[in-house]
Amino acid sequence: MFSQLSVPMLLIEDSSRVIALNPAAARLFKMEPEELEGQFWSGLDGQLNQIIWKKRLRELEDKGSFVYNTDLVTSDELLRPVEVEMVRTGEGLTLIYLHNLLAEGIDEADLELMSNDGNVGFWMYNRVDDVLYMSPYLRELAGLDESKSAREVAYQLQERILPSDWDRIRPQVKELLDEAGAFDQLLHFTGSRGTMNLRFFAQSSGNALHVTRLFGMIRQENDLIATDHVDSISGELAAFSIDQAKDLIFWTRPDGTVPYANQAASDLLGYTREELQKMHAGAYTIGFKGERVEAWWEKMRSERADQSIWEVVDKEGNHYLLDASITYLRFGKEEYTVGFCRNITELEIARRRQAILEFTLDHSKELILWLKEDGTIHFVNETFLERTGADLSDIEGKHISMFLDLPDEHIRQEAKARLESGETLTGEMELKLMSGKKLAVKIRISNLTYGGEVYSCIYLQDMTAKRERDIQLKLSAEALDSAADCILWLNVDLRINYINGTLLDLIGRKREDIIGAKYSKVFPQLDQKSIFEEQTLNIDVISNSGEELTINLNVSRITDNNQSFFMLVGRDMTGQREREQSLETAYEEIRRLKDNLEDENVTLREEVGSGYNVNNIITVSPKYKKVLHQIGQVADVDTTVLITGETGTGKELLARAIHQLSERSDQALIKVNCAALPENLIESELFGHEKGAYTGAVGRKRGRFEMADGGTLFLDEIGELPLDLQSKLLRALQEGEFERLGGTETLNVDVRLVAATNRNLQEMVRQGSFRADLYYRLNVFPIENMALRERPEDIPVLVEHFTRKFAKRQNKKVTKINSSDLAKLKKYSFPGNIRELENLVERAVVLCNSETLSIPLNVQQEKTVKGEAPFLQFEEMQRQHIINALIMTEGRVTGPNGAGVILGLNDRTLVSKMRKLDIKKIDYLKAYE
Ligand SMILES: Nc1ncnc2c1ncn2[C@@H]1O[C@H](COP(=O)(O)OP(=O)(O)OP(=O)(O)O)[C@@H](O)[C@H]1O
Repeated sequence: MFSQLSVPMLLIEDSSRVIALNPAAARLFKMEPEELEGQFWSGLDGQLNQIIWKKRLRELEDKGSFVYNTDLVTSDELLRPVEVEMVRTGEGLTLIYLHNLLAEGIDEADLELMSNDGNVGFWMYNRVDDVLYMSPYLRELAGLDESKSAREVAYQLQERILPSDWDRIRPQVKELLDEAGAFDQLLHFTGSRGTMNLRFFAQSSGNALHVTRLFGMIRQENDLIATDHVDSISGELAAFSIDQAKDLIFWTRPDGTVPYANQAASDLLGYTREELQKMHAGAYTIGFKGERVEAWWEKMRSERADQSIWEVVDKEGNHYLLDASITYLRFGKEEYTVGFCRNITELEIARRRQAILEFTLDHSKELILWLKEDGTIHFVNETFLERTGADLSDIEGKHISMFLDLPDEHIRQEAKARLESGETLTGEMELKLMSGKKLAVKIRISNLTYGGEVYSCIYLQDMTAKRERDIQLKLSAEALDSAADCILWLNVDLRINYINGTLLDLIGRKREDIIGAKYSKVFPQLDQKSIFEEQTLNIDVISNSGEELTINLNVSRITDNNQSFFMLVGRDMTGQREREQSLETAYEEIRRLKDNLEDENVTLREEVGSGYNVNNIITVSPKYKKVLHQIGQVADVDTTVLITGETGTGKELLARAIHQLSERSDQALIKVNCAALPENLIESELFGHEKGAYTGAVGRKRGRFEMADGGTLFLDEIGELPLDLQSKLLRALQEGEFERLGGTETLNVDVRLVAATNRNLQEMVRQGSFRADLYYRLNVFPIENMALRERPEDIPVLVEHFTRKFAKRQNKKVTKINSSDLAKLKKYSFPGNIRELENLVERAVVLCNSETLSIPLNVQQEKTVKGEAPFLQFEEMQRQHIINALIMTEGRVTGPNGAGVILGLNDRTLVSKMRKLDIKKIDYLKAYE
């Protein structure tokens, strides 16, 4: 029984002498059973001696059994790694079971699995037993018989390997047998599948004394090489090329260490092979760290092979890209991956550079094409395809004449010669598009010789935009030349860069004579300092006709493209200066008066001089001065003026001032409130009507246009004019003629028009409720009137002005104004502007019983001052304000006790506003019910 068991077993005495053993045990020691019997275990166990045995024995007696690993000394003096299990049997005897670890190191099933892995074969040589394992793939490849001994196999292999390869690997194999290590080599191998390149890996491991086993793998390197080819390659050459193989080879373990890396790996990474063996792969492989290593191993275990690109960094910090084909291997419990890596850094860089280049070409705004010497198209960029509408297939092999008309032969020859001498040719041409249309292009051609061939590279630049720009520039230049304003443009060195026709006419010079000249040569009266410092300056010139003119110029410094210019724009202002002068004096006077206002209860002064009361426009605000300045400028030029601004800002007042300052002041100013007139009456109001023109037209009536003949027509609230009347008005304005309603006679009038509105006409034009042509006709000289909240410094003077006006009207004596009330007024936003302030003062004067006037704000106004009420949109504020007034009048709209009176609006205006703002009875009735 004992002798038939396949498990090697020995029975020993306490002295460790072998008293019995089975044949399996004898085979393990490579001895005859008789030879072993009588020997001492302490001599057979390579790690034991008599003293240690004594200790073991005591331990064994205590525990009854134990297991340990050791090496057995075999008959040929080799050490065999084994697992020893000792069991105490009683009567001073010990039974020993032995497990041959070498035999268990390989798992045939795993080998099978690995061999399925395409072109990888595995082998293992158990040196102690002289047994060679080969995976089926390898056996099949080599056409070798499994039953052969290692030596026989080696002989057979020798015959199949190129002699020079054999000579090279033999010493390396020997070395591996002497000392544990590894190598890999490329071999030329002729086997069942013809001749092929094989990569041959070997690694050895052993115990303290010697190498016990060798193992490794072979991997097919590339496609089969036809035998006759190989024959023609000399062995030496093959050996050389294998030595020069550039692949990097790494073996890695699951813990990330690299037990083996080849010379190419060491060369690239700059670490010695010994250094590499001590390093973790993550030390030079980007991203190969921590969880990623584990995940990667998981993947390798399940997929067994991988082809991927890795980035590594060498000792110096240089980065490389490796294209790795990696295989998973398992030897018993040991796992490895083997990676064959090709350095593709340069390839990759070239690929990326190429991609960038292609991207740049394709995204270039220019159309690019390359021609071969015979004029056929070699390459075009994306832009070319897009712009011409061509498809690559349309173009392939086509001649350039498909897109460009070639010049005459002799010009072509000349161009060819110039290109050959390295010149770049430029010009303008027309590119024929696929649609049949033509595109104006600027062309640039140069030659390039590449790979022995000459190519012409053509860049085409679309000129359409440039041509359009040129036309625009020409038009703007013409517009500038005929502008009413004088325009002068100086470079930073104060030389004349541009001067427009208007100014040239005034000074009677020719443009070509003065462009580029120093300004002082042409305008000696302009001094340099004022150009640099002043925003506006006047120059006096003597006109062609000998007249003395004053030109008022606005100076602005313009920087464009890092170049600075001075732009001087202005008009002949002769005659206007005096008017401005008088305004200036008035303004100064007002300022002086303002300074005199007292802190405490403000004392009212005696009626002030005329300066305070320029056309009843009261202001001390420097900002408002600009508006007045504009009035002064435009008053007697007779142009149409459009005054915009919120309600109650004094637009009508400005209109009247324009009329009074104009040469028409002794004629009538006729006002039409477009909002107040019912729609069906406006036309007859404006243009008049003949008797019987419509029901109710009992007699002939002159229209306001007619009435304003020779004077000024003021169209207030022009934004409310119905659309059909807008066109009639436009005609009257443009042609100066119209017919009365129901009349046939065409009337001509000389009318200066001033219009006003609190609506945003531009927005109305956009929405289609105001005619664009009328808007442009009216907007010749726009004046934007300021809201009172933008000039609170005017509040005290206005309060004073209105107090005086109403006190006089109501026959009251008011000498002072409560200053804290005044302070509050200054903080209030006055959505109704001056009209609201005027009403407030009027009310205050009515209620005033002493010489000091209190001007309290109402609750809503107070809330706004304290910031408690939200700042209302203008229309909403108007709505609220009207509702408040209606609440105060208990719902009465018209008549002497109606809201119109409190609001300072005539009844019709109020009713139309209420309609517009959708104010219904319900909005104000509730409050007083
Ligand atoms: N600067 C000012 N000095 C004195 N009074 C002024 C001033 N501005 C406006 N007012 C007075 O304020 C009131 C409103 O002015 P005006 O009617 O001119 O305003 P508006 O802008 O035309 O108003 P709306 O848009 O409602 O027609 C008038 O009584 C006017 O005399």
